Amino acid sequence: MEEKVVEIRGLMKSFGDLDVLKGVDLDLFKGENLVVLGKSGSGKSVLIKIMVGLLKQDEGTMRVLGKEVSELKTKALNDLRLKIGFSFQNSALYDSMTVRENMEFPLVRNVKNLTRGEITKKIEELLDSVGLPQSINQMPSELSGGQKKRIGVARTLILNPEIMLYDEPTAGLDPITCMDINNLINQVREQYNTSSIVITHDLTCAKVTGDRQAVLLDGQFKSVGSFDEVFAHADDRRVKSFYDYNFIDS
Ligand SMILES: Nc1ncnc2c1ncn2[C@@H]1O[C@H](COP(=O)(O)OP(=O)(O)OP(=O)(O)O)[C@@H](O)[C@H]1O
Repeated sequence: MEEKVVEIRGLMKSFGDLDVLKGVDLDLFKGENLVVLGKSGSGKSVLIKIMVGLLKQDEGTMRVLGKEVSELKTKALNDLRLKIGFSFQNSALYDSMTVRENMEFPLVRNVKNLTRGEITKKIEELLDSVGLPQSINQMPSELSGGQKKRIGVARTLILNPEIMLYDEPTAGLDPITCMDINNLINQVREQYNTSSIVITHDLTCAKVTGDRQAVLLDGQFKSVGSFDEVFAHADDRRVKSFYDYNFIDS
């Protein structure tokens, strides 16, 4: 049987009267890219926050790399978080630091006993693999949006995460740069053997990167499968509207 790196069962989360997650079931298999789609406010971020222990579910289970997240104590939770690479929407580089310093930051903070030479080698390797070896001494302000995203991904990879979370990786980029980032997401999986969740509103990104698509509707994943399974024969009007109207539906 395929190994599951994330196993979510019957997950529920409400804020006061607002029921956001109403019995979520979802698996992330080792080595797969799973795309999560859902309109604004559907609960995608809440789900990710429960996955990394920033929020606790009301009911149900969230097992990540074999551990129930809500039961982990601080040290175990920190260890788990180091295995999850989070690539933020706005790439989250520190503007006052060079690319090298930005990349060193997570390493110096989390991995002791590395020599300067080892740190430099690792940074160079990763910049090479995201296609930006020449940018090591540049400031973020000198980089394009697409380049910043690439550096953000490289920085996330520096701690060898087992799971990558991409939050709207192509938001705000032109179509060609979007394709570049989509290809990078696929390349990262091949090269670093990661399992990934890609949260996106961009259906091209969903199609190109996703082995499976999962659509969050009314607090549950009602539609999970390949792109064609989910969209070509979508019976649910709301799933179909994602495709037809690019999410402009209420
Ligand atoms: N800490 C909180 N307290 C109260 N309500 C919250 C909290 N966190 C999220 N919510 C609510 O839960 C709902 C889901 O929010 P969430 O951020 O998960 O949406 P999303 O699907 O990620 O949206 P987007 O695509 O816009 O990022 C929203 O109605 C939001 O207001």
